[in-house]
Amino acid sequence: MGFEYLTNQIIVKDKDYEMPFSKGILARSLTAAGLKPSIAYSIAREIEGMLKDEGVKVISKDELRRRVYYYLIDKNYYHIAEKYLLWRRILKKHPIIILIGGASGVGTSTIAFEIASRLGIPSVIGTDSIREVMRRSISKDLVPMLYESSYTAWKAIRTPLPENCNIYITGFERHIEPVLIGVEGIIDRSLTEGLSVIIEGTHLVPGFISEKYTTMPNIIFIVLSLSSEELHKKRFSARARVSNRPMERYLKHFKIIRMINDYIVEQAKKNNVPVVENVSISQTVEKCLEIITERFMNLDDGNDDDF
Ligand SMILES: Nc1ncnc2c1ncn2[C@@H]1O[C@H](COP(=O)(O)OP(=O)(O)OP(=O)(O)O)[C@@H](O)[C@H]1O
Ligand SMILES: O=C(O)[C@@H](CO)OP(=O)(O)O
Repeated sequence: MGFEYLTNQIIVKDKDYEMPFSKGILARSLTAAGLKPSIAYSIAREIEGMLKDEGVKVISKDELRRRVYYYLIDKNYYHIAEKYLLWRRILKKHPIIILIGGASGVGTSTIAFEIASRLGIPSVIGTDSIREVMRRSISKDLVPMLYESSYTAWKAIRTPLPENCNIYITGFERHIEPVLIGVEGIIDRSLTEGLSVIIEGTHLVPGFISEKYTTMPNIIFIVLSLSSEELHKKRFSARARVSNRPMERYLKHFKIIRMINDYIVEQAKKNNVPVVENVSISQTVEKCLEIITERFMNLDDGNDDDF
């Protein structure tokens, strides 16, 4: 006995599962195609109403996609309709791995979760968590920088450095290297399982991740940055209100965090990684989705004629 006997909601059937029609899920795939959330939700509501008026009880996922596509065409959302289909085709065929780098407090985790929600990517992994795992497998004597934060790693350097090198950035580089071994392990696992994932955090620095990954068409790297020091400081106080990450610690090391921000941006430019200024969450997410869609347009062979 299917769901339809348990609920008066429309049932959406796929090959190996069925679920009640959700306006939220449909709205999310419409926002991934570039619609504003409010418009996406009202279209999802209209489509649900249309299906109910027709007395539809059960609809296949492919038929629903087809209906949504032609609804968008009827409303002259031609570009959105094409992007809507593009995402359906791509997400069905390729694991998408999105790397979101940026200095501490710039907003990588906030933006990563927003993008994951828009694209329906189930997994977001922070490099801070990967760092914790690496700390369990690499001793403090071996890599003392790993047991520091990105902005205090310089304190653990024990060897003399060349005259002109920046000790803060050298400490940061030595801090991220062991974490990136864990990051590459997560990427390999996601590729093997064929599962999309977003990895975010300050340890993702362009030029430090093996080319084997950064040249893969379904792996995309974006760096977030924040030019305004005032705004950056405010991010730490905003976060301190909802988490137990004390803002004092970040403000105390703020100059080094800013140096790291500038260094990551510089590395991004050297390695042709797009840099997105993260001032407004919605604009940042739109910009990131644009970059990601643009990139995956090339991935789409387009000859998949089913919906
Ligand atoms: N565009 C934005 N506008 C306003 N607030 C933002 C924006 N992006 C992030 N924030 C807020 O700034 C604070 C820091 O963001 P977040 O925790 O995502 O930073 P982060 O880069 O992941 O930092 P860390 O690497 O230290 O974990 C959070 O309170 C978040 O809600
Ligand atoms: O090391 C860092 O820059 C931050 C964010 O990754 O982590 P924490 O401040 O918690 O050590």
